[in-house]
Amino acid sequence: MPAFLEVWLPLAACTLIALFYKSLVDRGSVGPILTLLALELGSLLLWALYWMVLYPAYLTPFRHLPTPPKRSWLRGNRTKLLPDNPWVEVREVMETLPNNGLIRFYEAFSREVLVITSIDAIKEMNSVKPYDFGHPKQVKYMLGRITSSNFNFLSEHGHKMFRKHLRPAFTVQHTRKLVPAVWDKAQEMIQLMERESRNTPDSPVDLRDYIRRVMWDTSGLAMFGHDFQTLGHPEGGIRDRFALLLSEFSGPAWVRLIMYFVDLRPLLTLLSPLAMKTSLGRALTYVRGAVGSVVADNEQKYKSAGKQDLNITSVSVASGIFPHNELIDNGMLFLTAGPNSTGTAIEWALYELSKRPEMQERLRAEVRACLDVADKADDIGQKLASLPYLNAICSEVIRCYPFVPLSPKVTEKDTTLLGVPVPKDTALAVPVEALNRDPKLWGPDADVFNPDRWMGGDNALNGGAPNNFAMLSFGAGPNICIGQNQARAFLACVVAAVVRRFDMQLANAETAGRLRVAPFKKSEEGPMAWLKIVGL
Ligand code: HEM
Repeated sequence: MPAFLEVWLPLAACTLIALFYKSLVDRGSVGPILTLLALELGSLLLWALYWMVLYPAYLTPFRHLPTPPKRSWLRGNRTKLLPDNPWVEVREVMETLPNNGLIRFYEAFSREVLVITSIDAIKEMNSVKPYDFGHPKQVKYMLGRITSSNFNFLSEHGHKMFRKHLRPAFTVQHTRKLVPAVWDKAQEMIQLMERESRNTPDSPVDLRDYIRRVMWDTSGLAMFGHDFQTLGHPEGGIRDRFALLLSEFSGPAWVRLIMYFVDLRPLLTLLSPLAMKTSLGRALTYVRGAVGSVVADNEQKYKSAGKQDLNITSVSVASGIFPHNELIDNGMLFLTAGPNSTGTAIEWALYELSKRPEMQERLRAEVRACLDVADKADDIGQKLASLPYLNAICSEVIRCYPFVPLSPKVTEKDTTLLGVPVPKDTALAVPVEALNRDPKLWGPDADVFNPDRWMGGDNALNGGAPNNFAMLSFGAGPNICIGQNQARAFLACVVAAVVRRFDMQLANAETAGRLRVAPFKKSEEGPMAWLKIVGL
């Protein structure tokens, strides 16, 4: 929220309370209070005039940058005040407005956002001066609310320590060692799916539900060495409590708009003793308590046996750098960042595959030639990584369905981008989806789901795009998603297990691709499929 409003709002609230008190309780003269109120309203008007009219028109350092021509004071450059999927219009603008890498885009009430459209600007931002750019206040606030954590990793020093000491737990080699446990869990899921499609042959199987459950169980194993057992016991556990925490932030767009202009944090902090008594508060206490206890188990094990397990918490304990509370904070962060995003990628992969029998056939042949259902070998992660078509499909899913299609950033200090001065607190947007599908980078079929672009030679690494910055689904530079290897390995493992066993046919082809109203790229209802078992 703009700093002015952070002072103005509480001041105006106090003045109003004084006015009510004086006129209704004290029944004294309200003249001086009315004068104060008038001064406050006047200052708000002047502030609005400066920031919403004068600054964006004449004073901003971005006044020479290309700006979409159609603009209204209320909606900015958008056609709707509250867009369902905010990245869609930004992509249209980026494709139609000639620019040299930066576009000025107006959000509601003339709020300027700098849209980064060129790879050079992305490189400069992520590689040359990554710590000049950070997460917007709303994102930090959201993380804090979901996890009740005080994230040290959000400061530059804290972030460097976090990355340095957690890196060993997220390397390709380490992640591959976690895959056999994921494979076993995927087999458990497949048995449940088989049972459901046998018991209720007239109804399609809701793939989303199974994917969410398997993601919770595999994430529990990978992060804490603990099986949350949501596959066997779907109701009432940590998954449901966590879904409640996330639901607070999947609310309508107007809530996010208000959150930008009106900072609710002081109010929420005041109300927090009360909030902890609500179902949301109880859910948070439950989840943090559950994470706390599995973290403590890992600490105890390490203390008594002096041996580190494969899971991420155990590796963090062994580093000796994180105190107990920080281990819980990290666990809460991984639970927020991992299962939902990876599960969404699995949903999109199964959605694409269940629309395309020939793609399924080809993938099934590749997987079956390499993996047996009884395969519990330690090298299953290695085997999956060696399957070119499986990995091509996963990369294409990650390219076409970025979980965060428009990544918001903010400048932490005065800086420059492509030579343009960018003041502290400037809002920026990285149009991930638009860059991931830019025909200049990906060729004329950029909008087509085509795993073959990832087949053969260097294509396996870059999909035929000119460089690694062309695909930004995991971000880039030192802030790049720390869990990307894990996400890729788990995605490949679950997809391979499902396609190996079932021939899928999409049951809700008309609606499964409809997007949820959200800043994330997620289907509203998820894929439902008819499943046919294809041999052992
Ligand atoms: C398909 C799945 C995933 C996607 C699309 C995804 C995407 C992202 C993106 C876009 C970022 C922000 C990068 C930036 O600030 O520029 C991020 C950060 C992060 N992700 Fe992921 N992620 C996924 C899976 C995971 C998993 C499985 C974990 C953990 C087990 C994880 C943990 C994190 C963490 C801790 C950060 C913050 C990193 C930092 O600031 O240094 N993510 N992720």
